[in-house]
Amino acid sequence: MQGSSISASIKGTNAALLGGSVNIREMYRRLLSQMRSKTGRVGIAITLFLIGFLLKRKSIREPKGFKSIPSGNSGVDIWYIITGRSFRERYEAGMKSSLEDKGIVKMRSLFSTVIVQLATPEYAKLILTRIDLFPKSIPAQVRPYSLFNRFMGGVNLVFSNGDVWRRHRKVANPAFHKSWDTKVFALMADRFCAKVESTPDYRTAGVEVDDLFKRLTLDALGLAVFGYDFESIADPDGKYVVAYNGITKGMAVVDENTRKLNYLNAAIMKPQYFLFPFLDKYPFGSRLKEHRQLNHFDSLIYRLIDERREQLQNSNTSSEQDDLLTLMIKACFDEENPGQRLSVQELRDNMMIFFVAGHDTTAHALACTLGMLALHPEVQDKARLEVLTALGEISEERPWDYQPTIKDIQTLPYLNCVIKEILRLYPPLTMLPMRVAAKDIDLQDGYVIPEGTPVFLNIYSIHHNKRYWGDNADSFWPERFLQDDSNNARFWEWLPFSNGSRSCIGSQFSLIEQRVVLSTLLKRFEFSLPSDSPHRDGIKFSRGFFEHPAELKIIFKRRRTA
Ligand code: HEM
Repeated sequence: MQGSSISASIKGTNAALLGGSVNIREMYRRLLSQMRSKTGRVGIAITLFLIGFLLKRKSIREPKGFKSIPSGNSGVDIWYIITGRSFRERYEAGMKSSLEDKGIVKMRSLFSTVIVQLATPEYAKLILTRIDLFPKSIPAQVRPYSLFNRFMGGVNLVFSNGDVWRRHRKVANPAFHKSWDTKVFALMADRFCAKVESTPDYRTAGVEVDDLFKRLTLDALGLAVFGYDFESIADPDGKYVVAYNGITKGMAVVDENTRKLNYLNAAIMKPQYFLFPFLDKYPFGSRLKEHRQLNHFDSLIYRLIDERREQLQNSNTSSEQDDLLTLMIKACFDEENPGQRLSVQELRDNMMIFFVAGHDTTAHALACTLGMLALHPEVQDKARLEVLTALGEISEERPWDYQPTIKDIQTLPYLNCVIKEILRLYPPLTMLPMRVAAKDIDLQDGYVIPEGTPVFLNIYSIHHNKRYWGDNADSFWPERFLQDDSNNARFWEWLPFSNGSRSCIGSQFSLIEQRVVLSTLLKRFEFSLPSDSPHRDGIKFSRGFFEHPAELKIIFKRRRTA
């Protein structure tokens, strides 16, 4: 391994990004202040849209079959993006009818770029099996200086194609293709319960669970995948959580009078910087602070890598049980297979992507599940009865803090249906990351997607289409999964983890984690919503990097004493 520290090797990168002449500040200070107001943003967006439209009008190549793709309501969609409405609102207003009816829609984004969205099981199969026709778009290749792209990184396991992707996946695979020990998840569930019970008024006013679940899943990911205890449940000011939230967390504040939620966008999701990406090139004021927050978060990630590298240098052991971080560091300095090496930047970018994908998604699912169990006491009771039978409270007396094993959680079919139903109704990724048509693609049903067109698979739409899920597609009804006769039923209809070779590497990790945590919570508590909860007629979402249940407070009632 090389001697110098990784942090040192990246020294200066961020300074270069944030440096440069700032003489143009005055020129766009006014523009920026206009964009802080909703009206200013809308005016500027309309102007840009029209300019883009006029410039592109002549250059749009429209093969036969492209025109017949139905158009969604792009105007409303753009308006909703600018005014910060949620994905679900945008979906209902802008694209739902075409997607549910035809499974395809054409939307114009700002600057008039045409995007195609697809949403049938057949299209899902095509996109996810023909990855040569629909390679992923790599965001950082376009604007490496934008806060969003700096955060997501250049090339990593999620954002790569072909041989590069295979190289990354080969490094990560051994860390995930093993049987997970439930002990880590049970430990986190214990910490979660202790935190709930140490929260004042947890039995009356309730506990905000989304943030707590993010801490739980981060700690589980840290211990199981990075071999590091972030201890973020115990420490409310944990440095990793604070730095991560500073960049990715959307806020929702309950209005004391109306009990409605007011939303604030996360730093990396602010629409003005998608409208005018160049503003990220020379950030100042509050934006400069946000870039610095990302620098700080980066430095924490590099410190984690450096510490492990030092440990490895001192021990020099090799083990079949190497965790992901160790595997990636070893791949970074692999002298024997230079062609398979990860660069230092790729190592950082993978750490970042695992950090995000490995905890925020599962936290979203757990928070939605608790919210829906609180809203549906009959489902909660049924799931609890199954858990108590499987984990021994009913059939045999087991200690209060008995920790479920892999064998225990395999005997929870109904809880499994609850988890699947939540992932159907509220998939943490509503649309898969963007693909690009590698050539003119004839969909064989009268539609053609021109080469270079951005393409999205809209999972949310497939999951909510009555054609595949019946008239109660929008209802919470876990029993629907009991009726499926095999695991392969609904292979291309239920896609929270995607499918095919680019499907989620952490799906088993997440499902086991969810089963252990939920069974522990069901065993120890009954859950309900406060009477003035804004979620009483369905879950509302905040606007972070992932949309999370906003200000979701749950009242916990302890079932029995130790
Ligand atoms: C409820 C939890 C989760 C959901 C809903 C979810 C969803 C997804 C989806 C839809 C994809 C496909 C993305 C695409 O097509 O571009 C994906 C890929 C991925 N996920 Fe997850 N994920 C979850 C948990 C996890 C966990 C726990 C980890 C890691 C510990 C993880 C790591 C990844 C990685 C690295 C990829 C890229 C795989 C590749 O392209 O080879 N995910 N995930």
